[in-house]
Parts: sequence; structure tokens; C-alpha cells
Amino acid sequence: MLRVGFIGWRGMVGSVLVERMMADQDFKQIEPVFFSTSQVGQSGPDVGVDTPALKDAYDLEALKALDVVLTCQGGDYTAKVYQPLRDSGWDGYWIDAASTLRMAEDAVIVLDPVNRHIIDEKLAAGYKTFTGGNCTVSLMLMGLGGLFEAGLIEWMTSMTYQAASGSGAQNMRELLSQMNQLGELTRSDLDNPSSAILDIDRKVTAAMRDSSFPTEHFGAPLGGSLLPWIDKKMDNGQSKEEWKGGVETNKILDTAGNPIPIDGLCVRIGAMRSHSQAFTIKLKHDVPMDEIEDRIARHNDWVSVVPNDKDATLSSLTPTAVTGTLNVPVGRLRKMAMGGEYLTAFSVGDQLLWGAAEPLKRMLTVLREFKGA
Ligand SMILES: NC(=O)C1=CN([C@@H]2O[C@H](COP(=O)(O)OP(=O)(O)OC[C@H]3O[C@@H](n4cnc5c(N)ncnc54)[C@H](OP(=O)(O)O)[C@@H]3O)[C@@H](O)[C@H]2O)C=CC1
Ligand SMILES: N[C@@H](CC(=O)OP(=O)(O)O)C(=O)O
Repeated sequence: MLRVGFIGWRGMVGSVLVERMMADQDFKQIEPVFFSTSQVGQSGPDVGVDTPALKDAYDLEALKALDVVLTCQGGDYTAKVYQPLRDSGWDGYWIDAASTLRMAEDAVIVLDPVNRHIIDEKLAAGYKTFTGGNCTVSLMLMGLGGLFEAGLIEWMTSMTYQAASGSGAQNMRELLSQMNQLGELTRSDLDNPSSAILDIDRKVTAAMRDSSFPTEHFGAPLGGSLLPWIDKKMDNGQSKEEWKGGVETNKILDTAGNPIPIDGLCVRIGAMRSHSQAFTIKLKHDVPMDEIEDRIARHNDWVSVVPNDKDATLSSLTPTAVTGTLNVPVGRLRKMAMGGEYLTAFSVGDQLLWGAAEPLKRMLTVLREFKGA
């Protein structure tokens, strides 16, 4: 059995990972050891098998005793521990949710329904570092994998509508506080059917612009508004989230000498934990709609095609419908006014499941199979 150390299991991504591993009884197939940066010595989570007390996540000696480190603790932890652990001679497998190592030459970005053949090749070649992809990238590829697999995409734009959870637990709380504050402020007006909507709107706008409005984590009001910038600025004017869309997709697909241009705008909206994306896709040629739908739907077990009508869209293609599930619906599929080679699509996915925890959970299974453990 592989001895697997879990770091970051208490956080939002880590908790979703533990839940999913429990649901599939994965902990029975490994020897789990739980670590913490703040609760050393306390009991670990109840995962249905005996585990030792929480070990210190910074203790290199304890980490060196592992076959696999699986971390959802975040980039700062990876930056602090990964290299010293490797330098100490540890030759185990490192599986990571953070972006820190993704673009390193000796790291593989894992999304096995899309790039299992590459993961297998790299394992056989002795690669030991595996990272999950950026959430919008993984969710986009789960949705449009069939078109990429068939080599139909010449270029693509992705305009995102990203949930608060992508910024972390505190940001989800802040979004709710903002919505709550606006709800409280307008409660009596809403109870009065004759109150004037423009007066209510003035009140809401004034509250959102007031310095007392809770914006500590997002830096600006999100509830009732949106934020068209995610992560740092790159030298070319892209945000780092937008940059990841191009570089990570091409790395996952291993398009090395012939990258597919992918770019767009990433926007934070007031959804809780499911990211949505609108795509403009330039196809290499005019492919019939039934072939497009068929290729998308057949690519993996979680993607589905939503008919391009209002009822189906509003019932199945929203964060509300998708959150908490592994489903990745793709809809609004139609050719655009620019011509038969231009396709538009919209998809939604839970950014803590396929966007973060699920590819890591599955990498552990792939690794067990590879090691025969
Ligand atoms: N959020 C996301 O959408 C995505 C995140 N990631 C990556 O995963 C990393 C972790 O993200 P996320 O899970 O959101 O981070 P969290 O902030 O939820 O958790 C990170 C760590 O904070 C510590 N912690 C302190 N107080 C608490 C508390 N009250 N409840 C739970 N944990 C607490 C825990 O470490 P300890 O037990 O050691 O104290 C925990 O492992 C990110 O930095 C990023 O690199 C990747 C893809 C998507
Ligand atoms: N940046 C993503 C979440 C995230 O953690 O991404 P990454 O794993 O690439 O750092 C979002 O805000 O929705």
C-alpha cells in the first residue's frame, strides 16, 4: 500500500477531496497520514481507517517517510517545502492543487479524462510531480474535450463568470455578507409593494459605494456587481488567470510545437462555487452541429449537451443546477453570425470538484494502478 501524506485536508479544496475519497472508499486502498501546519498532535479526520495523530507539515523527516505527498495547502506551502524535500533526497510522488509547480518542466498537469495518455507516458518516464490545473482550464477541457481530441479547434476565446469560492472560503463569506447587508437595507422597502424601485436602487448603490461596505477580501463590492479582474497583471496586459487559460491548456494537451491560441477575459461574479464560461470557437472547418454535439457528449462520463432552448438552459446550465455535482453541462451551442466555422458554447462546472479536488483524487488512483499498489 502507498503511504500517502495529506496536507491541506482541512481547507475547502482538501475537505472536498476527503469527501470524494470517502465516497469511493479510497482511503481503504492506501495508508493515509494527515499533516497540519497548525494542529500538530491533534486527531486527524475520521476516514474509516486508523490514522496517526496529525504530523507537522513542515517536518521534512516525517514527509520523507511518505511514498506520496498530496497537498491542497496552497502555493506558499509548496514554495516552502517542495524543493527542500526534493533536495533532501526524497524521491516520492508529489501531487499538488497549487499553481506553483504547474509550468515547471518536470511537472505534469493532470486531468485524466483528457490527458491520461500523457500521464501514463510521464509516469513511465519517471516523472514524480503532478499538479491539478487551474479550475477554469480543467472545467473548459472537461466540457470541450471532444472538440480538442478531434483536432477541430483553430483558436478559442473563453469569457469566464467565476464563483467566489475560487478566491477562498473567506471570500465566499464576504459575498454572503455583502448580499445580506443589501437584503437587510431593503427589507422594509421590499415588504411594501408600492415602494419605488429607483429609490431602492439608489439606496443599494449608495451602500455599495460606502466605505463601510464589507470588501476586505475582494477589494470591491461583488454582490450586486462583478469584478472583471482575477489574479495579478502580466506584462502583456492579461490577468494571470487569463494567461493560465492559454499556457495550461496547451501544456495539458501537449501541443508543444503547435499551440492553440486561447485567450479571453476572466470575471468574478456573485456565484458561490461553480464557474461558468462562454466560448467563441473558431473551428478548422465547418463541422455539422450534430457531429459537434456528438463529439462533446461522448468525450467523457461527466459532460452532457444541453439543448439550445430556454427551458433546458435555465434548468440545467446554471451554477445552481451544477454545484455539488461532477456534471459538466455544455449548452448554448450554435453557429455564429460570422459563419459556419464559428461556434459559440457555454459551460458550467463545480470549481471545487473537477476544478480542484477530483483530478487529484483520480491521480492517486492512476498512481496506485501504475505502482500495482
Ligand atoms: N479555492 C480554489 O478554488 C482552488 C484552490 N486551489 C489551491 O488549493 C489551495 C487551498 O485552497 P483552499 O482549500 O481554498 O484554502 P483554505 O484557506 O480553505 O485552507 C487552507 C488551509 O488553511 C488552514 N486553516 C486555517 N484555519 C482554517 C479553518 N477554519 N478551516 C479550514 N482550514 C483552516 C488549514 O491548514 P492547517 O490544517 O494546516 O491549519 C487549511 O488546509 C489554494 O491556495 C490553491 O493553491 C486550487 C484550485 C482551486
Ligand atoms: N484563481 C482561481 C482559483 C485558483 O485557485 O486557481 P489556481 O489553482 O490556478 O491558483 C479562481 O479564482 O477561481
